[in-house]
Amino acid sequence: MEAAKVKNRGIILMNLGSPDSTEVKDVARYLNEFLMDERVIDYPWLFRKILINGIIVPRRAPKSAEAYKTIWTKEGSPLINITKQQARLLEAQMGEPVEISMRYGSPSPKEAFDNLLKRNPDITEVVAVPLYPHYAMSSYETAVEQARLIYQTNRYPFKLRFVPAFYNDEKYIEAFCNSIAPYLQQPHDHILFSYHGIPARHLKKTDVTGHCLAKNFECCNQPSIAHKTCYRHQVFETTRLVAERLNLPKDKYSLSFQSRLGGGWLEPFTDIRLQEMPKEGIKNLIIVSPAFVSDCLETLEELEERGKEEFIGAGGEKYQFVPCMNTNPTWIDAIEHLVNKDVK
Ligand SMILES: C=CC1=C(C)c2cc3[nH]c(cc4nc(cc5[nH]c(cc1n2)c(C)c5CCC(=O)O)C(CCC(=O)O)=C4C)c(C)c3C=C
Ligand SMILES: [Fe+2]
Ligand SMILES: [Fe+2]
Repeated sequence: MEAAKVKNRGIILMNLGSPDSTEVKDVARYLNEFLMDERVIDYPWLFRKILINGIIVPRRAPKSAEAYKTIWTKEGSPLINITKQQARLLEAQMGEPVEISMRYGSPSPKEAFDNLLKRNPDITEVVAVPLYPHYAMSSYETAVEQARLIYQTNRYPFKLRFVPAFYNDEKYIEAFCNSIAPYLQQPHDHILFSYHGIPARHLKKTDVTGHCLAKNFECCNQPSIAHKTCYRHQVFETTRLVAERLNLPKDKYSLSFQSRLGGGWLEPFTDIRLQEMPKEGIKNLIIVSPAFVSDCLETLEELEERGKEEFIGAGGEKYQFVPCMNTNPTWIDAIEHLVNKDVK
């Protein structure tokens, strides 16, 4: 049954953001804003500034710009355009105003709040949906804290509510399973669930029990209040729920972490596993990425393009990349469900 339209409510779809263009200067500005975020690179400010401005950005910006060129469309960044399309579809479906905001670059949360107010000056509640299924301080937390600060500083006249990380939500799992199921009809040896990596020490920082790393990740597999903010537990849980729903045999799938930047990140690493798998007899691989709900640089360039080269280069024969849920109708239904969840 469709939920009734809520009067005077606005919705914001929040995502990470992309550079304004693929020019090195725009990519450098974006990387600078991104990596100077203390929830992303969590070193003391001065050390971070020297490292980011002096070493990482000058070296990375030209390479990143080349990578962005391979995925850029005439409308610009795939991540931003897909988020816009999701917003349009959700708005048409729910009959409530939907805006988008990005953590880095534009549009900012302030632009999204202002646009909602312009469209309806009587707005009383805004529901913000961080489009991250899993809680990490470098994704969900930084997006929410930035938007909350902007909301408080500007004293907006409406209530603001954030949708929690939805890694185990039944509609998200259903939508994700629907999006990958057709690909699983093809013959395959194995399915790799590739999640964006994070530094392991970030788990410690978001762990309310203080036990996570000290006990060798024990909390991830045992009932714990730490799960609410434990990225590692949450990605295991998404994988388990998807495998259960699709009846995947235990030896037919595994999990890995991609996009590492520096040492001490969660393992196993996707790029290393892609090179090892053919030697273990896995020649025909399907790769899925449940941490991303919209295709972006990390899926289109890193998994679809580079991942294929790594796997085939190491002796693999067939590599099937599965696109993100993007504008799939069951995913739009799932966003509607997340917005209305817990609304009495
Ligand atoms: C899925 C959630 C994400 C987490 C967690 C995350 C952590 C994280 N990322 C970096 C560094 C980079 N990430 C980059 C791109 C990027 N990251 C995410 C999502 C998460 N990141 C997305 C959706 C994207 C794609 C953006 C796009 O425009 O398409 C980049 C930029 C590109 C590059 O140079 O590789 C960097 C840098 C760190 C350091 C980190 C955790 C500490
Ligand atoms: Fe990232
Ligand atoms: Fe954990």
